[in-house]
Amino acid sequence: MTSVLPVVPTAPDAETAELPAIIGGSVLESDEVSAWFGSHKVLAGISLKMEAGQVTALIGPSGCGKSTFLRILNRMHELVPSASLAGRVLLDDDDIYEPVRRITDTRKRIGMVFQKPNPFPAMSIAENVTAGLKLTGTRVRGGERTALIEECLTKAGLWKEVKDRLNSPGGALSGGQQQRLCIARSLAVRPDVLLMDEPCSALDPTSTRRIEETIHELRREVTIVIVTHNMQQAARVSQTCAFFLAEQGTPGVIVEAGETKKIFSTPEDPRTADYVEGRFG
Ligand SMILES: Nc1ncnc2c1ncn2[C@@H]1O[C@H](COP(=O)(O)OP(=O)(O)OP(=O)(O)O)[C@@H](O)[C@H]1O
Repeated sequence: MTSVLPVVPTAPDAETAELPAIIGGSVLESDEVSAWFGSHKVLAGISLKMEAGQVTALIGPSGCGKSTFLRILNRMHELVPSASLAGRVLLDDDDIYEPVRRITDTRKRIGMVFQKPNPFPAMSIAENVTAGLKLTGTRVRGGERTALIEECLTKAGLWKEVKDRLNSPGGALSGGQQQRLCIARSLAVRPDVLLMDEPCSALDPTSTRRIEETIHELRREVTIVIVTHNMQQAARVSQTCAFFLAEQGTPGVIVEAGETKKIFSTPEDPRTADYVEGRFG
């Protein structure tokens, strides 16, 4: 197969742009993960290694279980009363589902950014950044708090736009700015992994481009896993890509995972080629 998806270059090239040499983040690995809602099995045997210093994109048609998988990765799946799962999720080799692990510790280490920006609208921009710290019981005061707010807003690519109005409500920002504020809020607890569930689907192209740049800048310090329906976005921002598929009422599986360049140029499975070339889904 020798198909090449036309890629519109907006974010810097994921492979070649200059990045800091030090790699942070953690390795996140799912081992034979299956998931159910009641008796409905929606994922079967998902094994995937999400490397530190990389962006891993989860792609696939609607309903194949990408969001469910993402929610399993930070223990949000178990919040649904009918939900159950099997398998292991390892964060730097420790199973986040072991009974001794506290859910708040997992959430602190594995942050999530959602499809729709969800800042606290009445809270100030500054308060939004530090809002997650309360949940994790972390205290920062005075100069340390000020420095943290600037650091996280800078990393999220929002500092310059909001530095003169940190006390304005978060709800007064544009959609794209709100999403970057949510990224800053996630970064404030210093996560090892950031999960992003279609973070640009509610945004215009300019805001999308800005978020993609932010993802690119963050990937050396936090492991990023992103669900996207946008093939060009997956090709632009990720180094690894996993193609999920649920065929004819069967649970979602990973058809193929590997280097993004290969998935988009010479995939092993014809179903992957059909999907990345837009022939279905
Ligand atoms: N809370 C829930 N209760 C019952 N079934 C659910 C629930 N959430 C998802 N499902 C089912 O699980 C399957 C996988 O859904 P999921 O949202 O993970 O897929 P997806 O690939 O992320 O889809 P999309 O791309 O449309 O967001 C679907 O059959 C869906 O109907």
